[in-house]
Amino acid sequence: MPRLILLRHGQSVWNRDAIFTGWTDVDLCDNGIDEAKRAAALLKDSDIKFDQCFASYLQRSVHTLWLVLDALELTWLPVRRSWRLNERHYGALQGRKRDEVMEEVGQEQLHIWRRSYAVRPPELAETDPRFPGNQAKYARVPRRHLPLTESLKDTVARVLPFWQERVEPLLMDGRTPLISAHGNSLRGLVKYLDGISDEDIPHLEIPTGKPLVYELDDGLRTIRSFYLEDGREAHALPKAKVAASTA
Ligand SMILES: O=C(O)[C@H](O)COP(=O)(O)O
Repeated sequence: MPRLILLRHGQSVWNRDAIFTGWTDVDLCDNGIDEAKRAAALLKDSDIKFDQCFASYLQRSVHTLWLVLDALELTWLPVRRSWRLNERHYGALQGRKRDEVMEEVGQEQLHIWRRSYAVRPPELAETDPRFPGNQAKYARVPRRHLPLTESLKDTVARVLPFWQERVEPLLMDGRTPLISAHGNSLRGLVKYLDGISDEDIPHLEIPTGKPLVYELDDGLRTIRSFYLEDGREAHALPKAKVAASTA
């Protein structure tokens, strides 16, 4: 049976400080390092043996993966990186404190920017250093793909080609990938894998540092998905908890 593991990076310094991050390349905080090590311990105890790894271009995803591979003595495994796994681009909100933005625009608008499916946060100017087109790391990515801002819908549209071109063939070949990525790029993938509607997706949160396992049928449709830690399904988080989430 095809299986895969999704892992949101451990808590970053800006997750901790409630600052909009997106494609800003912020590293893990101490708690995030501990979360990655706990994720590694859960993977070590599990019977699911992954044999191919993916990360985004952002160091919080790469470092989480390295901590896992190190703890499992699997540093020899191939790791492929894709900008398509990057966090949703948060446009002009990147680098701004969440509570300051809330004071300016109110809780409702903040929630729309954070969790609506199709609404984009305000976009950057192309001259802004936060635009990935001005950063060396994205020099080989065609400029038309580089965002000035993104909705979750935009994020899904750029994550799915990665899934179809790079992950599905591996799964069909009997491999078990681990994908280390981000809250919103993984929400997009889970939306696709679990067939979650545009109306329900705002209620889904993916916690930092918790391995999420998918078991698929031969047509790569989801049979079940669960967190290794407690067996909870990916989309079973109570709504009250979602509203209170600050990660
Ligand atoms: O990019 C960010 O700021 C975080 O990774 C996710 O933020 P969110 O929970 O506001 O989508």
